[in-house]
Amino acid sequence: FTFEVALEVANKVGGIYTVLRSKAESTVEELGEDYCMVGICNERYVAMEVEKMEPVLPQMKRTVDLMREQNIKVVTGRWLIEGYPKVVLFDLDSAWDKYNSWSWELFDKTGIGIPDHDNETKRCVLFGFLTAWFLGEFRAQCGKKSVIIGHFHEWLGVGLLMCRMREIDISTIFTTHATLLGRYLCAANVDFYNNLDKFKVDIEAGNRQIYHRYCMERAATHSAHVFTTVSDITALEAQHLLKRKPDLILPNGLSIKNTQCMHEFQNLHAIAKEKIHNFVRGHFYGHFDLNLDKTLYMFIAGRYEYSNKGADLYIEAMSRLNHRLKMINSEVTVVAFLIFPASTNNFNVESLKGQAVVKQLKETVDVIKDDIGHKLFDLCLRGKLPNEEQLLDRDHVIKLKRCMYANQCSSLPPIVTHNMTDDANDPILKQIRECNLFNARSDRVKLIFHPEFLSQTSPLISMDYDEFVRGCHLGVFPSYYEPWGYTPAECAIKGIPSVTSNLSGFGCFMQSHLSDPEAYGIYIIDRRFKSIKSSLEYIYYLYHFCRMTRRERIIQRNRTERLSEFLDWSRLGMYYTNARRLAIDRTHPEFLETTRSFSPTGSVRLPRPYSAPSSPFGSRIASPCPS
Ligand SMILES: O=c1ccn([C@@H]2O[C@H](COP(=O)(O)OP(=O)(O)O[C@H]3O[C@H](CO)[C@@H](O)[C@H](O)[C@H]3O)[C@@H](O)[C@H]2O)c(=O)[nH]1
Repeated sequence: FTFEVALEVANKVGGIYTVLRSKAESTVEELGEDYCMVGICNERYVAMEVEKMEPVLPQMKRTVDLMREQNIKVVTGRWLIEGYPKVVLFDLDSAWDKYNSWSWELFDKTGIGIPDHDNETKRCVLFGFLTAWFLGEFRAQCGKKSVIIGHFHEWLGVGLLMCRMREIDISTIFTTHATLLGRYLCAANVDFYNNLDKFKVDIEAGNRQIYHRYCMERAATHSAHVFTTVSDITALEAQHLLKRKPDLILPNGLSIKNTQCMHEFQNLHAIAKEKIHNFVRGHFYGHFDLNLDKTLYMFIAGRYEYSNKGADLYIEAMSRLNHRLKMINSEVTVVAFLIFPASTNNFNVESLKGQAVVKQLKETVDVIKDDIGHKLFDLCLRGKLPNEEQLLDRDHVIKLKRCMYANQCSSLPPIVTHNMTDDANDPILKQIRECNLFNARSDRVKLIFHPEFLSQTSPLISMDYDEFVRGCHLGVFPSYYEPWGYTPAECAIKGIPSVTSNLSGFGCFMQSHLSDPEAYGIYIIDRRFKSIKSSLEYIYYLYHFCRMTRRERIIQRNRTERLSEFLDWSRLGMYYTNARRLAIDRTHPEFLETTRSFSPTGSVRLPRPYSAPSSPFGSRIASPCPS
């Protein structure tokens, strides 16, 4: 039996939710009814995403009943996603009365005390003890014959720790998706990668008042039979900060089946791009001098971690790109989006007004167009060829003028679409001011900061994130701290090229698996061994991208989309299979006797695509002087 344990089962918090959700189908295909996910009961999602039903397996039924007898609310059923996996979800609120004895047991067995003010960690303790209780009981119900695997994803791994402290016969795997201390240190702008081996971890954790959390994470790391993480770069970090080298790397995949549209993706790009055009027409009202046929959409998106996600490098590069495009009098306009949820007080009036004014103009033109069509038909029917006045009468002209006057705007098009709570101190807005990028007519790069995740119901960009990505030309993610980074991967499976960095797990993965990532539309910035100034050389790639013809971009998209299968769980799921096999190998070697020789997943390397130009495009852009 395999139990995958995480707070994000049927509970959307962040990236781990995407991992579990997209992986479910391939895992169920492999493990069938022996696979079950364990999480917490968040009513908001459970009501929509979980079909409640009683367990069929007698051991499971007895286990759940025993917990319910002790007043623990346990929801069992199936998660309504591809694969339809079994889930067991605990309501943490029903376990608070046991908190004191559990936190005492934790302290007694591990020496880790939980401060009273840290409610988040207290909830993790509850979840960990409920999981250990559940797995212990299930083990007892199963008898000696079965092998049980507990695969724990992050949040401090209390469940795993308690399974080991109570000596429950479970083969344990711990997967960390980032280290706690790593996130804290990077957010504090320290020179992280150059000092990885020098940090005094206990002191650093203590200074940040997360010592107890750090101890729990480190204890779980060392207690696990198999310790894994999502990328090489996080493996290195874990080795230094958690003091254990991961046994295996489990890269994150995506479910391609739902997103892949075979030859349709080029058409879908055109349809989604038209929707972005509509937004842009409204946003630049009164200043609409862009040639939409020569407009490129670039974007950066993610949780709002200004320097970790590389927003600083993105804005600086856009400012330099603007300068270069102006120098050559380029006809290309780049609209560069920044999508980071920040604290706001709703949409700003100018942005809403722009959309409304353009909508009004469009409706007026549509009415006049119909009117003219009727007149034209009528006159031609009578054998007369109409002149201009007969078609466009005074009434039409007045209506059009009224709309056009409303379309005037003296201020420059807004940079930010919402009213920011702290406009003056927002790091993105501060840097945009410093770079003097104000969406002036002469600017060839226009910036739009959308401080909220995209949603189909928004009055501004009425698209969900997936559709928006499809409509863009290039994703730019120059991250500094990124254990994996789903955003460039999500671009790739839609055929959208992207920029990533060698400090992101995805970037490193691509570097080691593709002979020529650029040919596949993955540009990897060196942020690890180069200074910021040198890293900014990726501006040459952006510049080159702006000079590509439409045909070249279409060919590029075809090549990028070929990476889809490479990122699918049907391929990457084998890394998880290997982790399970290694866990069994270490705890119940007799169980795997037929396949004793455990071999880690062999590395596959994709050659250059045949359609890639023979003169290496990478060497051109990497060199500042044309050779
Ligand atoms: O408008 C938007 C913009 C983004 N997204 C999503 O936001 C997610 C952001 O992904 P990522 O940057 O990978 O997520 P994090 O929350 O930072 O997740 C952590 O965990 C992930 C899973 O291991 C790793 O990929 C990350 O590097 C790590 O920081 C993506 O899936 C996007 O689809 C939206 O849903 N709506």
